[in-house]
Amino acid sequence: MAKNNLNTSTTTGLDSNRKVEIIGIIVMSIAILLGLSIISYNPEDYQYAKSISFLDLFNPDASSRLVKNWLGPVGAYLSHYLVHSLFGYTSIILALITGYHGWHTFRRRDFKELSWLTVLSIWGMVLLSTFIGWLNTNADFPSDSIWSGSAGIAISQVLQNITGIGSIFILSVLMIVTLLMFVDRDLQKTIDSVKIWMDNLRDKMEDWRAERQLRKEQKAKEREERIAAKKAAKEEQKAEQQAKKEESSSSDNEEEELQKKEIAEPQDEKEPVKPAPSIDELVEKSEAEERKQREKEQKEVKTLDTRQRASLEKEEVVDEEEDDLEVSVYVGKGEEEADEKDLDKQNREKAKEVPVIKYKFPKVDLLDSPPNEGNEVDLEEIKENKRIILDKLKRHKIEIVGINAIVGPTVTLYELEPAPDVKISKIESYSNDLKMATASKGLRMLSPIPGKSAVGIEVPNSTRETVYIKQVINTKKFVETDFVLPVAFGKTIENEVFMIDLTKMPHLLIAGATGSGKSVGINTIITCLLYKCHPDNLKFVMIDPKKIELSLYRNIQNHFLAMLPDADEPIVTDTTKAQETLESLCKEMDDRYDLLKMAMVRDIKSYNEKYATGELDEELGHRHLPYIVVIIDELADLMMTAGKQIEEPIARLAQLARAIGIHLVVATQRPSVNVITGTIKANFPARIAYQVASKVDSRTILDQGGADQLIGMGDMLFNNGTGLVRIQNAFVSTEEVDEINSFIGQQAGYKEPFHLPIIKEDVADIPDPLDDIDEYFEAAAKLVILHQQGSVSLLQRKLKIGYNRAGRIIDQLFNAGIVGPYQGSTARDVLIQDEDELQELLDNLDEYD
Ligand SMILES: Nc1ncnc2c1ncn2[C@@H]1O[C@H](COP(=O)(O)OP(=O)(O)OP(=O)(O)O)[C@@H](O)[C@H]1O
Repeated sequence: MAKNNLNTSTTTGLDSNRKVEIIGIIVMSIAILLGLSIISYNPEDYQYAKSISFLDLFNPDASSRLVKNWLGPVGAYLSHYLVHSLFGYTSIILALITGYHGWHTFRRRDFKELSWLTVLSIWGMVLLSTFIGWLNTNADFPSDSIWSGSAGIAISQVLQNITGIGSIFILSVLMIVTLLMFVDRDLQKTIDSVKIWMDNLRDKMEDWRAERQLRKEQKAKEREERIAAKKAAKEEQKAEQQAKKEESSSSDNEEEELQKKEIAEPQDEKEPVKPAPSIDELVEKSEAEERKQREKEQKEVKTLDTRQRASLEKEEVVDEEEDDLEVSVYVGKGEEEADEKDLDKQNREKAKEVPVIKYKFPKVDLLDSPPNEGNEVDLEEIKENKRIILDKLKRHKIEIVGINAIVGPTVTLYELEPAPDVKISKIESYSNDLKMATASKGLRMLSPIPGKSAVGIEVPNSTRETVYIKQVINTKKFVETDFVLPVAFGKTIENEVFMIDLTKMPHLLIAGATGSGKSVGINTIITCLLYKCHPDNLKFVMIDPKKIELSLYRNIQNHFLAMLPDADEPIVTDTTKAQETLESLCKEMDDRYDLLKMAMVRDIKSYNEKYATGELDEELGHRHLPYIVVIIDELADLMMTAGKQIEEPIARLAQLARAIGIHLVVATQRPSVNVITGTIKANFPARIAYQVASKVDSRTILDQGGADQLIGMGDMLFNNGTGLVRIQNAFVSTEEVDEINSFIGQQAGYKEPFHLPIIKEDVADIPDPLDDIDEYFEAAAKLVILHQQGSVSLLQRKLKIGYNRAGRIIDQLFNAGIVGPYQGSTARDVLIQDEDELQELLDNLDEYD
């Protein structure tokens, strides 16, 4: 068996990719010939071609010489049928579409897109030839029928016989519709694009006009100021001369004081040189940073809370009867939209900065635009809810002195200001009563609203607004962010885009009942990251025991996925493999900490910056470290089958992986204590809850109730220890995810997915050393003997292979006794002196086998 494996390097033959490329070239050649025969069509050629006998082929004076078609008699036949008998010169479309098929085959692209284009092109060809046929028979334009072909004329005549003069109207409409479908394929999109373009133009004009006006005003102001300054200067000159004498005496005193102060101030001490930090120090530091970050965020939340009102547009004060309380209705202004092309442009520049692979970021227009009609504020509904709430409370003798309504995409928040003597907890005890009275699915109480002496009641809107992913991605906030791993979940009740940096969380725990919107939420997270991160900087590990949710991402395996080298599937679906993958991630984490320690830096960002400047030696194993986001969709399935073996690596990663760029996103539909254990919970400060079945479930995930009152379909609560935020999750459809994946997947990408390290506990666990041996094994052995150096980077450079594969080969060389054991930052010893000794060793191994 070992022999077989060793011999694989010598086997030759075309691999399937080459075959596909050859087929592509052949199809493109056929298309070119077809095109040439159509372009050089000559009506007389067919007669000459028909009269050619077999012997004429050998006769230099035969009539075949009279054929003018560039492809000779074959071209004459082809072009006669295509141009004369079928669709005239429009048949050139056939050649073009054949050529495009060839190009697609050659580039190994997905054919799904093409089938639509093919049908549309053939339809366009028939339509165009019919249209020309109509013009030819009715207006003698063009004068020659070969522009439409006999088929085009025949179809146009049939149409005329049926619909008379209406036929030209029908043909014209069909032509316009087909053309629009060609250009955009979506009429609404075309109209929207034109509208956006017009709006932009108008905005720009207005900006320009306003700027010009401003400049004019500024100039006038400056002129006035200059005149005033001149006058003032003259007066000052006079005053100065008088004041000079007094100033000189007082300035002497000041100087003396200053000198005294300088003497009293301590001198700066020189900073001592710091030693290299240990792993514990690194972890401690990153935890301290995390604490600081959280405190900062806490402060931000408070300031945000005081700012909220200012950013809300006052919609209307609802008129009431005289003795009744007025309700002020507020609607958030919404986030400032970015220009459609801003993100694409920014991404094009970003892609150019990473020349390792040619990569195009997904374009914004792959995402669906929201329908034009905005969410109308239903004042009647607000008035009715206000009446019910106030009536109910009045009956329980609770006096309210002020009420505001803030209308969000899913719910409206009623802020109630109770009279000074009313206990807030008293209002909370009537929440069930209010829920029944308003007949709402879920009613959430905030008592009090954080930072305010008011009680909040969130009542679901009778018509909710879907927040489309484009509405969060195509905003200035998202486009201009400098977050490393930005995730814009959706919109808050104030209509603001809620965005976090995953590196700061640093992990996410998600729970929600089935159908509450978790999968859409996970797709939102991945989509945001795909729109902002280059595949060189980000890899996903996807663990999906349910087997369907993440399967769409298979397409982007050579760009964005990380997996075990021996895994059959890029998406992990099996519990044993999931466990191995998590352990391998722990090893990657340890390796990364070693690299950080060697490089004397504190985190992955500084490490990659140092690596980019060339300060870190690849010989010592240094490499660019991409961020790794581990997605686990359904933790319950894993915990039920593997329990502790899954919990331990998750907890270890969650505790330590922050500084080295590994972040976990773990979701479950069963937020029970045996799935979300104390250990897991303690290490996931950032948590998301979608709708759950009970208050107990809500407490398990959020440490408080509230998630049981959510209303599903992406209605969620976010908590990272700074208080709850209610968000309407942005909706990304499966079709959008599919399109983004196909867009990325059809690009060439890397040769293989990013490989995670193989875990080997000790040598005794290692299977047969020559089992599943790498095809470069022998070449690698010769290289290390020649250089007398067992280093991974040597193999990487000389064999042009990735880090993980080179590491695997070095392990195999160790197992075969060719190189010595791992020695940290120095290369392994080589135990074989020359090639003869190597050959002997390999022969022995074969015999042993
Ligand atoms: N943000 C959203 N906006 C609008 N509708 C949504 C949103 N999220 C989810 N939905 C709707 O809810 C349905 C269920 O969502 P999803 O599949 O994400 O639920 P889930 O929690 O993952 O369920 P399961 O655990 O059974 O897979 C979706 O098909 C969609 O129609």
